[in-house]
Amino acid sequence: MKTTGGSEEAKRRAGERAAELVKDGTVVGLGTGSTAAHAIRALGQRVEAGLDIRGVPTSYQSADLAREVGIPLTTLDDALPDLAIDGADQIVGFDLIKGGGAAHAREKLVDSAAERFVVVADPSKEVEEFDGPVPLEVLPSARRPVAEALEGLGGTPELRAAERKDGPVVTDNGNLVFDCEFGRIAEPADLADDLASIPGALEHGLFVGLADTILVGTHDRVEERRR
Ligand SMILES: O=C(CO)[C@H](O)[C@H](O)COP(=O)(O)O
Repeated sequence: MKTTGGSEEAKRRAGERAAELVKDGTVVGLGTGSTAAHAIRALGQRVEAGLDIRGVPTSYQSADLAREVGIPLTTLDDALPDLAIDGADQIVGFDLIKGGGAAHAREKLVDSAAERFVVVADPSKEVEEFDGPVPLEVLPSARRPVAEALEGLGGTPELRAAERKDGPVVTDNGNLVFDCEFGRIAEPADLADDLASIPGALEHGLFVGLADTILVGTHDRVEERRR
């Protein structure tokens, strides 16, 4: 499984704490990445012990893991999540950059549809100001105009290359991914609006105003912030 660094122990603590928040008879958004995977495994153990939930996966990764640990799956067509649990690449306050696993389009759909969105992370994800690249899922035929639009916004887009395949990453939805450097992002909400208006850029990885709770695992505890 791809991991974006940080302490695995801290991620496990955060994931397990998030799994404790899930109530019987509810629908849970299942995020993507190594930290969300800890939550999914912990939920699997609770299901084995009798917890009745259904999961809405955000990727092949989370769907496969949920099946493996015995969590019944559903879709947004059938039910909206009571709670979604997902990781992040950078966190500023309650805003996030996501998409390190190229799953941010479905993650944003599921996380924003949830009644409550809980972010799980290790301390390396918390930063003063966003300075990481912003991932964008892009229609394959829109690669050039989207790159030009991103440059027009002052960004430096780079097509994400696949690690174990020649050529670019292709998302679960059959699209491409740009990672776009903007340097320090002082006004994420303004940039999010600009990115959302680019034709052919299907979804960007800035999650502004969506998270309700941030759980940051450390070496010996979990720090919780609620909005
Ligand atoms: O946004 C994501 C996938 O698209 C992940 O949630 C994000 O990359 C964090 O991953 P990890 O928990 O492995 O550090």
